[in-house]
Amino acid sequence: MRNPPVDDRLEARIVDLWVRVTNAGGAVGFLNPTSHEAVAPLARQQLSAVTAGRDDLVVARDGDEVLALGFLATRASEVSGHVGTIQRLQRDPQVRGGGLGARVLAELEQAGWERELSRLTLTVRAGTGREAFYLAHGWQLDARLPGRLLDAIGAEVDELHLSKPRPASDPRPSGEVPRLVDGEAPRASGTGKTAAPLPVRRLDLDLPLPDYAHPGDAGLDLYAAEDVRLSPGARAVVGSGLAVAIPEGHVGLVHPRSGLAARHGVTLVNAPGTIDAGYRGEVKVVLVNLDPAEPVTLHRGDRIAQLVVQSVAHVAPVEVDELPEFEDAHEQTPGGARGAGGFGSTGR
Ligand SMILES: O=c1ccn([C@H]2C[C@H](O)[C@@H](COP(=O)(O)OP(=O)(O)OP(=O)(O)O)O2)c(=O)[nH]1
Repeated sequence: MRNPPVDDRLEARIVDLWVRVTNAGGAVGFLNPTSHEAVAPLARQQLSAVTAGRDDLVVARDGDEVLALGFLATRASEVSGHVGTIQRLQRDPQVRGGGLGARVLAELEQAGWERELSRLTLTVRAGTGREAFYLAHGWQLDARLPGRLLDAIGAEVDELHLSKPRPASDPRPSGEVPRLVDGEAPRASGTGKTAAPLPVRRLDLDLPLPDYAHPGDAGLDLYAAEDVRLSPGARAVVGSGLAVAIPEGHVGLVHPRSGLAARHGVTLVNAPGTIDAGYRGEVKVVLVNLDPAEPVTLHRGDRIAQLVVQSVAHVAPVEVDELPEFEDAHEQTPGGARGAGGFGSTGR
């Protein structure tokens, strides 16, 4: 979520993550080992710039806990005000995979483009391999400054400077339906391949655009636009904060997330929900808690379902007296055609 209200609780969670990331070997401004006392003043300073509206903060949370975060710092300068700097991008060392860091980065970039910045920069400590992550997300290496930083044992290490220019087809200012630049094919982020455009309106500008968590994933993650508490057996219709225009000849299918199902017994009443090509209202997710004993609380910004877009065949029903025989193209069906057999006719 972008720029959540800053209070003592959030600050404490942020400092806590920052200390854990540093002490696990992360390079986010402090030497390993560090302490809450060392990190807290800098965290407070960065958060006050967010509260003042000068900088942006993006956090990924699980309930109250902060799992990943990053800042976008801006400058009030006539000559360098067009450049923003991404700082302190960090992810809980215990949370592997899931593309959390990539999502926080994408949201920070989006914040920069919405501020009409024309270039974003960041620095990384050489030797950590972190630059590979940014290069894979469209950043370029501008410079390597020798000996600018100290590592955990006090030895000088190089500092790498990376930047990303504002893309020609970046997200439009808030509220506008994205329009494709002529001749340019959109890319599904993370896949590196061109993908069919899916026009999306964010009805809730604090929620990220839906994205694939990994290259090759079938479903775009959908986020909850509101908090919801589900008692055992209870259901709720939860907004996703999105409206989409599914291309003609296709359908959007809202599928459950297996993680929520396995961990909490939360699935969809109508799995998969059908989003028709002509539907322009908010995509809603009909959640149900199938756990017999435990209630579950989901928060705004949590991923609650996934949208799979598939092509559909449209057929013209033609009334007949007799249905034609099934013709097995391969003539290999053991036991003949199915006929009227169903509902377990082949055994258990
Ligand atoms: O999980 C879902 C299912 C549906 N819809 C929206 C999109 C869909 O195009 C519309 C209608 O859904 P569906 O055809 O499944 O509902 P219905 O009960 O047949 O309602 P209607 O009479 O409006 O078609 O509601 C959702 O947002 N989420």
